[in-house]
This record gives sequence, C-alpha cells and structure tokens, in this order.
Amino acid sequence: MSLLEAADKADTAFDHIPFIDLQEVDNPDPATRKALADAVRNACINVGFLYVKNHGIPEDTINKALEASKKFFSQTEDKKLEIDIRETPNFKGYTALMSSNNDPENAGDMHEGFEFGWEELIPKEQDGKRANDGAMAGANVWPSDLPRFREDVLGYYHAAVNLGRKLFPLFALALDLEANFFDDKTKNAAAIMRVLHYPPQTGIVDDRVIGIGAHTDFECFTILWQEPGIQALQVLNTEKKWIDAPPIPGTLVVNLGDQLARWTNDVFKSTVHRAINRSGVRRYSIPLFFGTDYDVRLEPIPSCVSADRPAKYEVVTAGDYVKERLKATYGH
Ligand SMILES: O=C(O)CCC(=O)C(=O)O
Ligand SMILES: [Fe+2]
Repeated sequence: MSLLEAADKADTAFDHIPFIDLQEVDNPDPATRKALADAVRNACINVGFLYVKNHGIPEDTINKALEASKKFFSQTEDKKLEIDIRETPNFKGYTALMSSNNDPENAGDMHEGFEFGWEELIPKEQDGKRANDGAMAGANVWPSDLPRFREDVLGYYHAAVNLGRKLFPLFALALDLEANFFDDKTKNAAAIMRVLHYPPQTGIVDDRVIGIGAHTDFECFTILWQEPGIQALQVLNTEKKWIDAPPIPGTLVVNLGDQLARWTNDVFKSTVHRAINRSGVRRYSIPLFFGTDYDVRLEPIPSCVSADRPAKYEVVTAGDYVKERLKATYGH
C-alpha cells in the first residue's frame, strides 16, 4: 500500500499504544530495516505515539538525571526562581507551578519544570556561538548550588539525542525517503529537554487545573521517560476517548510533534495528550523534544501532497514555529 493510501485508511480510533523494538535498529539488512520502518509507519499514521524497547539508554544514566531533578525541585522556591525562565532569552531555566499553560481552556499547568537545550558536556571554546540557532538562540542557565546537576541531566540529554539520531532515519524510511533525509536538517541537535515535577492532586480536581493540559508537542518527536508505577499520561484518540499511556518498565514513550505533522502534511499524526497526577504521590517525568534545525523551513515532503491532499500548512522555519508555541505556553 502506498504511503498516501495508508494515510487515507488511517485507523485513528486506537485503544492502545503500539510497541517498537529497537534491538535491530543498527542492522543494515534491508528486509530488517523495512520491517521496522513499516511498523513505525503504522504507528505514526494511526496513533502518533509508540513505546520503544531496547532503546539503549542505560538505567544508570536515567537514574542520575532523576536524582538530580529531585534535588533541584527540593530547593526553596526563591532559589529555583534565581534562574526563572521568564528572565532568560528563549525559554531556558525554571518554570514554577502554574506558570505555564498548555491548554488555552485551562487555568495553568500543575507542574514545575527546568528546561535547557544543546550543550557539550565538556564546554568547548565555540560554545554559545552555534550556527543556525536563529529564533531560539540563548545559552542554558544552571542552578548555582547543585554541582552535579548539569553533568547528570546533560548525560541523559546526550543519550536521548543519540537515540533520536537513530529514530530520524526510521521516520524517513517510513515515509519512503532515503534514510539520510533528515541528516542535513538536524546538524545542530535542536533538542530541548525538560525535567518535570508533578505534585499529587487529590480530592476534587478542578478539570481546568491538571498536571499538563491537553496539547500537542511542537518539534518532530518527543522521547519521554516517565516515573515507573505512576499512571498520569493520557492520549486522545479521534473518538475523543482518553487512552492511558502508563510507564512500562524498560521502555520509553516516543510521540510525534507538530513539526513532523507539518513535514508530512498530517500523514503522520501529532496527537493530543495530557497528564494528570492523581496517584497521591509526587511524579517526575523527562521529555526531550527533538526538532529540525531552527533555520530549516518546514516544507511538506512531496510524497505527502496530492490533488486530494493539498498542502495544509503555511511554510515557516522550525525556530519560528517553536518560538511562537513557547510564547503561547509561557505567556511571555
Ligand atoms: O509528563 C508527561 O508525561 C507528559 C509531558 C508532556 O506532554 C510535555 O512536556 O509535553
Ligand atoms: Fe507533551
């Protein structure tokens, strides 16, 4: 079945999220690559969310980032606000509870976060002068009293970026493109990571104040680690039913964002999701949002446009798109 035929027959009333096993992701055998790309294509056309197993990020790397986040959030509010996201260029630093809002219908998001972008683990001289940062240029800011924090969260960041670099060729193959289609569009790792803390919401929960309001992500895809044992994330299908996406040991969630929907003229879905922490205990999660370089224009891939499926989106650069969405979310 051709890509557009498959897209026309999409079954988006899903009731579960598919698994993709990345064990063979580096295997060059064409039949193995094709089988993997076909599975990815189905997930992207029908659901826009998938679980990846054998993702290659060591437990130890995850645990270090988690422990660093716990320490960060346990600081006083005044301390955290020393690196207030509202005081930095281009959305780096700390977001307080209720100061972001992902769903315009809601009053605010019941989570706090810390946000940063690409940086070498060992700083090089040219850091801060990266080419093509355009609309999103701006150095990271780090907490002053937590010496290991930067190294521990950047350790996870680099591992997740490496995983993302293996996913781009799979998405390309799933779109019947050459595996290297995204290589010249992802030279700079336009990837933003957030560590998130959701306090428990008990008693009567105001539906307009939940962990993170219903939204789509902005970049090509998100690699999401969720704290084990706590159900919070939900994904909306086209029957308007919320499907639980619980943490599953040994897996990460990968969901598509608006940039891939734009690249593919909605052949691949950027699916609405939200998180509500009614578990009674605090919850942590770590999304990494990986987009195309900020100066790259989000032009629809020709095989995703036809007379029956004309181009749906105005062409903008990836950086302008992300920046507009971040402005709307953080209100500044
Ligand atoms: O915490 C989660 O499970 C989801 C977070 C999320 O959707 C986001 O940060 O965009
Ligand atoms: Fe999200």
